[in-house]
Amino acid sequence: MTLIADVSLRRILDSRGNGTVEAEVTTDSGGFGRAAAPSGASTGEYEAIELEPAEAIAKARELAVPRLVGEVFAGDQRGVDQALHGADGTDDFSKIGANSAVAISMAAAKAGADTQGIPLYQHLGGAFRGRNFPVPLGNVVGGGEHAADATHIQEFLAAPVGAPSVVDAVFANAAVHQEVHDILTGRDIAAGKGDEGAWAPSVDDAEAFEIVAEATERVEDEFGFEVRMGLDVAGAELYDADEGVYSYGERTRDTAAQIDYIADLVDEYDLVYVEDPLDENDYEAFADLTERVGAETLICGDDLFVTNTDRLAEGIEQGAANSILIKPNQIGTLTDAFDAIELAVENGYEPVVSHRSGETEDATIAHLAVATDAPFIKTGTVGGERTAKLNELIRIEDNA
Ligand SMILES: O=C(O)[C@@H](CO)OP(=O)(O)O
Ligand SMILES: [Mg+2]
Repeated sequence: MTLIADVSLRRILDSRGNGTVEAEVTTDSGGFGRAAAPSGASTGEYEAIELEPAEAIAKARELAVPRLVGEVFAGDQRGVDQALHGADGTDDFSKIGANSAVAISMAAAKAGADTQGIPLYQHLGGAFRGRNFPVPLGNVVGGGEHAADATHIQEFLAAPVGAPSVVDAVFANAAVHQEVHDILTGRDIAAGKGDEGAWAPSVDDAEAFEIVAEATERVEDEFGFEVRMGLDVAGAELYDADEGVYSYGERTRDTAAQIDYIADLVDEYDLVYVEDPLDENDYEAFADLTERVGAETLICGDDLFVTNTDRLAEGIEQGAANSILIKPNQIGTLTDAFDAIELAVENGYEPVVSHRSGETEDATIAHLAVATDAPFIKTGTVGGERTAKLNELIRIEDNA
């Protein structure tokens, strides 16, 4: 094994034009890895802490780099991530920043793969991984925190569950995105794009359902395989804790009505995936909804679980959700993300690997999804920072 010889950090641009942290790890034998931290807009209350990039970099240089250089083997991912936790000393990375931590963790993994001359997914997942591929969930219409004056539900997702290959699935999602635009144009509705490249028309949620349902049906007919629909409701952003209601503009729903509403949507639109339908503090409501529709669809916890094994364990205990969103930057290291996936799988929860609304060209999550055999990956549909991951999946499938 080869020791980490150097760690360098710099501030680069993310897709929203904000600064983020990029890390480079070099090993004694000349192995190299580079990775960058993404950033959320609809962040969960319990996520690890992202610091201002300059501060995160300064703190990581002072506290973490000396614990890594000449000390830890690049291929020893648990060793790297333990060093990051040791350097930080808090349980939410508030000292060195989860943005520095995750960039270093992912760059070290890439350097570890490079020293062995193997793809990252194989380094992370082992020799037997790389045969199964995740279904990409593609954001085609959206609003919420990702676009002003658009839908209340944050993401309407295309889910090409019947696709025979990743490349077919990726192109099906792009086709749904284009069909949505055609339908909008046909209805004389102008639309820009939100932070993740989804169309952000000024329509109500009911019309968005109609449009996306029509677009997925057209693509199903054209491509000849099943394309379903999913949602990220981002319920915590709609929830008003003082009033105890979910606000959809003028219209509000209390928790019981919200559960009924989501259960009806699952039936009406045959939803294959529903993320964060309820508030991030309401395990009980998640459990009620899972009891009602969990046999038909995935109820996924994003802000609910924040890739955190303690929060997931609580969910398992209560029967809340049957799926967990995995975002390495919510928890700070690849080790923590892997532990969350393992706990999920042991307990029958499906792991769904995900991008953030603020992204870079970094494609680590494509490898993470293949390495862990995740059934789904949520990583957008169009836009360079989204296609970076989608095209990487195509390359992995092609053994390129
Ligand atoms: O809510 C989400 O799932 C994500 C990504 O789609 O958004 P953000 O990165 O803004 O939290
Ligand atoms: Mg979400």
